[in-house]
Amino acid sequence: MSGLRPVVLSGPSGAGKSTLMKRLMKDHEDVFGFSVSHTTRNPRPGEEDGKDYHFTTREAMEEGISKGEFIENAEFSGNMYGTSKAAVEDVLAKNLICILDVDIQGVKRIKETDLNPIYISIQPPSMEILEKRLRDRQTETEESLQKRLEAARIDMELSKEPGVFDIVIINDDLERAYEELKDILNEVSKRIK
Ligand SMILES: Nc1nc2c(ncn2[C@@H]2O[C@H](COP(=O)(O)OP(=O)(O)O)[C@@H](O)[C@H]2O)c(=O)[nH]1
Ligand SMILES: Nc1ncnc2c1ncn2[C@@H]1O[C@H](COP(=O)(O)OP(=O)(O)O)[C@@H](O)[C@H]1O
Repeated sequence: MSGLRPVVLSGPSGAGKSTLMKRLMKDHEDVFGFSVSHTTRNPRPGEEDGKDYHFTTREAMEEGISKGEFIENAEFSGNMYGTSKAAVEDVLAKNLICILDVDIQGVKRIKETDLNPIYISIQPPSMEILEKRLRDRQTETEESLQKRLEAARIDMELSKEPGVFDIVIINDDLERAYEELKDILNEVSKRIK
């Protein structure tokens, strides 16, 4: 096992986790590796199976869970999501810092494991801006958008509980939020230039 501490990125859908994480991975591909989760939701245009997610069925995922192949799993907006043990082990085997993108349920489940990551919450400046970003992203139906906004309200409340996150980053200006994320990770790893 690698001694590098993993990083959990969480926060409401539409807060900017993927945008920040993809940029970080592009700029520092020799430092970070993404834990590719499983999900039963449909791929979006441009998403690659095995890279963005392992797209799967509920039956296959339930079977994997029952075999103990998952560190954690959760139901979000009508779909299953989960982190397999293999997803994390693949990254650690390459001696990279493992980045996990999970919802607040995943955060709570991971806290029960011995993964010992640093927990970072990415938050939008406001609900109004979050809704605008989700609408502009054009990935959701009105129904899935409303489910995400409802989950976001719950996420924003739970994230305020003391001790849940080590750091909270407000993603207002993307450049500033990215610099803040890099500064924090720099303290964890001296490998980011
Ligand atoms: N618990 C858990 N949540 C996950 C996992 N992978 C993704 N998520 C979360 O599922 C939610 C929905 O993700 P997604 O469908 O990609 O939508 P998006 O966040 O709007 O881009 C987000 O809050 C993710 O952080 C996982 O493996 N476990
Ligand atoms: N700081 C920002 N300012 C404006 N738009 C942003 C910002 N950060 C992200 N976005 C946009 O908001 C949308 C949601 O971001 P995304 O990274 O998909 O969020 P998440 O992965 O948390 O669901 C995307 O269309 C993205 O381009």
